[in-house]
Parts: sequence; structure tokens; C-alpha cells
Amino acid sequence: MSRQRNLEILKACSAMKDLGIKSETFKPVLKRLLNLYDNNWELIKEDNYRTLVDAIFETDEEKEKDENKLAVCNDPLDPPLKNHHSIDQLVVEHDRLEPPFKKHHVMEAEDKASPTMDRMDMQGMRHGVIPQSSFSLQSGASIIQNPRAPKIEASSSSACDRSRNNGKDPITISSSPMDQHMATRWGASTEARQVSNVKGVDDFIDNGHAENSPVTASGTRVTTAASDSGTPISSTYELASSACGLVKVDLKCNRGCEQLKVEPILDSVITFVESKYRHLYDNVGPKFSLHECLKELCQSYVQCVADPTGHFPSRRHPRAHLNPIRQPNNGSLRSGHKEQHVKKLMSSGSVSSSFVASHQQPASLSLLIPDISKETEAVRISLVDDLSGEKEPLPNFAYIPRNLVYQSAYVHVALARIADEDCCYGCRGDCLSSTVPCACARDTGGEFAYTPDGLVKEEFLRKCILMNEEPQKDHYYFCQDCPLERAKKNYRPKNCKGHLIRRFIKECWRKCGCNMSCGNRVVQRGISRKLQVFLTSDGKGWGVRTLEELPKGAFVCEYVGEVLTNLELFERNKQNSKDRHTYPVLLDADWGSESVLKDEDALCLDATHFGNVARFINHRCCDANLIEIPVEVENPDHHYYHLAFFTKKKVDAFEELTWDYQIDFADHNHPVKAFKCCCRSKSCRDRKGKGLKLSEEREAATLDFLH
Ligand SMILES: C[S@@+](CC[C@H](N)C(=O)[O-])C[C@H]1O[C@@H](n2cnc3c(N)ncnc32)[C@H](O)[C@@H]1O
Repeated sequence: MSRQRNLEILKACSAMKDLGIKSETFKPVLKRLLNLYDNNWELIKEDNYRTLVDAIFETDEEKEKDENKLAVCNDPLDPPLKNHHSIDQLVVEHDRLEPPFKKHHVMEAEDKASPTMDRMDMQGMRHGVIPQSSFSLQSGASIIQNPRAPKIEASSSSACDRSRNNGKDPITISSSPMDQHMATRWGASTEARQVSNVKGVDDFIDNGHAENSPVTASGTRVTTAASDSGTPISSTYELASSACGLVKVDLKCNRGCEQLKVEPILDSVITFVESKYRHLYDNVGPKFSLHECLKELCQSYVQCVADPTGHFPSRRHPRAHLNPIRQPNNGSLRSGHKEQHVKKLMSSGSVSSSFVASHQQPASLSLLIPDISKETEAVRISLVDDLSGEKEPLPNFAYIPRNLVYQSAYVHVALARIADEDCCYGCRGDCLSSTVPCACARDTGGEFAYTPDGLVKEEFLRKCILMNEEPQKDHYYFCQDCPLERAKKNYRPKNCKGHLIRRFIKECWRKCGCNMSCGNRVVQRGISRKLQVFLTSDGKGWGVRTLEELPKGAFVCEYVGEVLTNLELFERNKQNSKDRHTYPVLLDADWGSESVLKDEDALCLDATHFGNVARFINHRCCDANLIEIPVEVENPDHHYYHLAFFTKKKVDAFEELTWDYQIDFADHNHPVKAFKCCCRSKSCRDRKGKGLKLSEEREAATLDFLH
């Protein structure tokens, strides 16, 4: 019995040595654990002495101090017996026999006995559940809430354990075996850490490590400052992620062996850092928040998995930026399920000060085009296929970030056409910060349509939605001589079907005195949200989803295409009637302002051959999450304007973006044949493919809603 015990003690010594934990640190804890567990070594040894290591970390300073005292004197609880060495004796003996570090033992042990989280994920996989992860970090304390996810501690710990070296040993990147243990507990391999530390994360990725090897990045900062006693103050931070999507941020604040006289309240530390940054950096505005930064880190982790073309590419597609790749599809779940699943995760359990990171296993994500915009947009827009085995041809079109006139359309942009009183020549900086709204707000009732956060104001949005969804008779303009009808063969002047008169947003422009970051310039700054083109699972072909949560009223993108006259569109559609067309957009919001519109002024946008990401946004009857709003930028006459998409409500990350094309499914004379709608909306206007009149359907939808 006693021999076995001695053997166990020696093994524990060896394991602790490997982790760089000094004998005087672990001895008292080991004794305490043996007492606690009634000498059950199995519990202590589990997961490469995880319990012991955790207990060492968790032991508070006071207790440790006391126990340290015990460790240096003769232990009354553990008197030396014949053939029964005390822990102290054995440790001393072990110290003489063993070299200080045996890094590989840690790895081997971890490989064999995989940590709890890996086991759980495997189980999840077997049951067809996407491994999920979430961590919630609240100031002061943090514990995982997700019952399926493994237990994770998000800690802000004092690193006194390591500072047992009295602050003499320099702390270098990845030099500490304890770091390695922490990393391996989080699924990080020593090799990965070393490569990532030495060469950077990207190099590690390009090294082509095994697909399931985790990505880790860690770093250490040693400040030049010294504590009151002259001990160098050093701190380390460690980022570790596991293949199942857990991310751990570990901050270790080291003041050598000094004990903190006053334990700072984490909230105050956060506030202190925020104000420090506001003072230090001009660009850090009053809204800077460390919580937001960490939340952003979590969300970006999720996004980088979903969008491997982000700034930190996923290991799965190490060279995704070079070639379109079609990866074998191993995922067992259809994207619809996954979207739901991820949405559920994203919306679950997040309180204002907690961060939730969750993502799905990227096993089935197939990156086909890293950036459809070919770097013409400020953000990359990837095209992925996460359905197994679907054969959808890649879209054949040229990406253009701004509209281009095809041939005959009259789009006359000239500074002289903008009257001085129609712009804010005298403004400086940001028009939104001025107490009196400038001339550019005149068209929107003397108030800007945007909030300082760049969102469409609630009231303006509400009116636009109402006008679209429940238009009154006086919201329509009926042409005496409709340019649309003029293009048709059996032209009858009075056949106009009506054009919805819309509310315009007017943005400041070149003739204005404000700068580009003026809050009244949103659409002209282009796409800033993280979008992705993906293959829909319900037969609509490609669609667009957001990779980040979008608040209500957020600008998503503009509908960009070739600017055609309606005559040109008609001719084009006649010639290529078999082509799959993106639905053309009429620029008819202001047709009522002129009694007879000339053909070259009656314009539309066709994104079939030239377009931007909006050409992939699918239609949804009635309850779409986007609304199109006309935006005047450079053209005061409203023949030509920008059609911008804004969110009608909060949109979750990974949710498909849709807008109501306002199709009249019953109009069989429309230049573009209506498709059979698969929007699955409760109020789908294309019921059983028969197609009801838009007006009838609107009525039906209203009745549906009322009952
Ligand atoms: C603007 S494009 C959208 C992108 C398109 N899904 C693609 O794969 O290129 C419009 C076309 O998408 C398809 N589409 C859009 N919404 C749809 C819906 N609700 N039901 C069925 N097909 C739809 C139709 O083929 C339509 O002509």
C-alpha cells in the first residue's frame, strides 16, 4: 500500500515538475486533496492531474501562505514512517533525480486522456449535434452557462504560482510549461503555440497542420515598470482556441511574489483602461468599451469560421485567397438547420456584460470564392456552399460596386445641377452634430434620416415600412403615358399599373462642406457589414446572409447594376428570355413628378450581368427583413437615385437577408417572368404557384394578420 502511495507521489512530482510548478507550491495542495479524497489517487490523477493543477490555481493566497509554511516544516499530518516516505521527502528525492522539464509528457498524456470538452464534442457529433461553445465573461466572475458545453473557466488570475521563482526567471513567450499545460487543456498543441508565437498565426495556418489541430495564439508582455520593491511587473495574456470552437482569454497579472494589498475591482480596472485609451488615442471615441472589444473578439471568431476569408483565415482554407476551392462536404446537417442552430446559440443567454462565442463546426463549409467583390468593397464578401452535394453553378457576372450606365440612360451628374441652397456648402465636419440641421435635411422634413450611429431613424423607417406594406391609394402615381407600357407591343397609354411614391433620404455630397465621416453620408460610404453569399437550402439558389448581428435600421448594401432605360430592358429580356434574370429594379419612385417621362429618363437597374452583392438577395413576400429606400446622393432630379437596403428589424448573425421584390405574381405580361416563390412566408403571395394580385394579397395578408 505504502509503496504504491510513494510511487504515486513520485509520479505527481514528475507531472508537476513538467508543468514548472515548484514543489513547495503543490505539496500542501496535494496533501489537502489526498485528505479530501480519502487518498483516492484516481481522482487526483485524472486528466493529467487536472484536479491538482486546478486546486493549485484556486487556492487563495492566505491559505497557500499557510500551507507553504507547513511544507517547509515537518508535517504533523504526515509523520515519516518506516517505508513510508513523507511527501516532502519524496519530492526532495525526486528533485534530485529528475531533470526539470519533460514537456512531451504533457502532450502525450493530454493526447491519450482528452479533456472533458473534447469528449463532449465527440458525443455531440455522434448525435448529429454541432459542437457548440459559449463562454460568458462577466466582470468579477464568469462561468459557462451552456449545459452541453464543457466547463470553461474564464479567469482573471494572479499568476503567483509561477512567480514562485521570486520574479527572477524571465517570462518569455511560450517558455513556461504551465503555459503549455494551459494551452493543452484548451486543446492547443505545443507545436502550434510555438509556431504561432514565433511566426504569427498566419504562418502557423500556412504550415498545413492537421485539420483538427487547434489554433492558438499567445503572447507575453513584460512591462519596463517596476513594483515598489523593484520587482519587475509583468503580465501575460494568452489566447487559446480549440477545434470545437472554445476560445479562452487568459490574463495573468503578475506582481512577482508581492501580495496585492488591495484587490482591485475588475469593473474599476475596465473603466480605468477605457479612460486611458480615450486619452491616449485620438480615434477612440467616448463610446469605446472594453466589453465591446471582447464581444467583438468573440463575434469575429465566429465570423472567421463562417467566413474563412476574414483577416484571420481559418485553417480549413489556408490558401483560400488564391483559388476557389470546392472542399469535400462532410457535414451531416443542412444549412437551414445550422442557421437555426447558430441563431439559437447567438441569441441565447447573452446579457449585456457577457460575451457569447459560438460557432458551428466548419467541416461542411465550402469556400468557393473568397471575395466576390474582388476587393472593390471595403469588406470581403465570400461565396460559400455549405450544402452537401448540391450542384448549383457558380454565378456568372461581373462585380461592380457602383452603378454603370449601359448605353442610353440619361444620368447627368454635374455640380452645376446642384443649387447652392440644396447643399450645405457652409457646413464643416459632421452635419449631425450641428444643433440646427442643414439644408440637406430639408427633404426629410428638416430632420436627418440617420441617427449618429448611422441607422435610419425609427420614425422614418416606420413610415417607409408602412408605405410599402400598407400603401394607401394616394401613395400611388398613375402615369398618363407609362414608360413601362410604352415598351410593350400592345401599348395602351392608360394602362399604367401605378408607381409607389416613396420617401427619399438625401445625403450630403461633394458640394457640401462637411467631411466624408459626416453622419449624413451612409450609403455613399459603401458596404461595411460582413455579408456572405451562400447556397440556400430551399431552392432559391444563392442567397445573402449577414455574418454579424444587424440592428434595426442598419444600412446593408445598395442594389447595384447596369442603368438601363426601360426600353433597353424590354429589348434585352426579349432577346435573352431563357436567361435566369435577377429581378430588375425600376427607378420609378418619383415618376409622378413629371407629367410625361422621356424614355431615356425612365430608368431601371439590371444586375444580371453586372452587379454587386445585392443581386443575390432573394425575395420574401411581406415579412422580409430588408426594406429598400431611395437615396439621393449626386442627382437632384430623382430620375436616377440609389436604391439602398436597410434592415427593418434586428437581424441575427447567419440569418438570410431578404426583401420584397413587390412582384405581382399574377402579372403575366411583366418583362421578367415571375419565378415560383419558395419564400415560405405565411403570407406568400404566390400561393400554390397560382399567383394572386398584389393588391388582393396585401388585403389577404392584412386579414391574416388581424385574425
Ligand atoms: C435577385 S436574384 C437572387 C439570387 C438568386 N437566388 C441566384 O441564385 O442568383 C432573383 C432570382 O432568385 C430566385 N429567387 C429569389 N427569391 C426567390 C423565392 N422567394 N423563391 C424562389 N426563387 C427565388 C429567382 O430565380 C429570381 O429570379
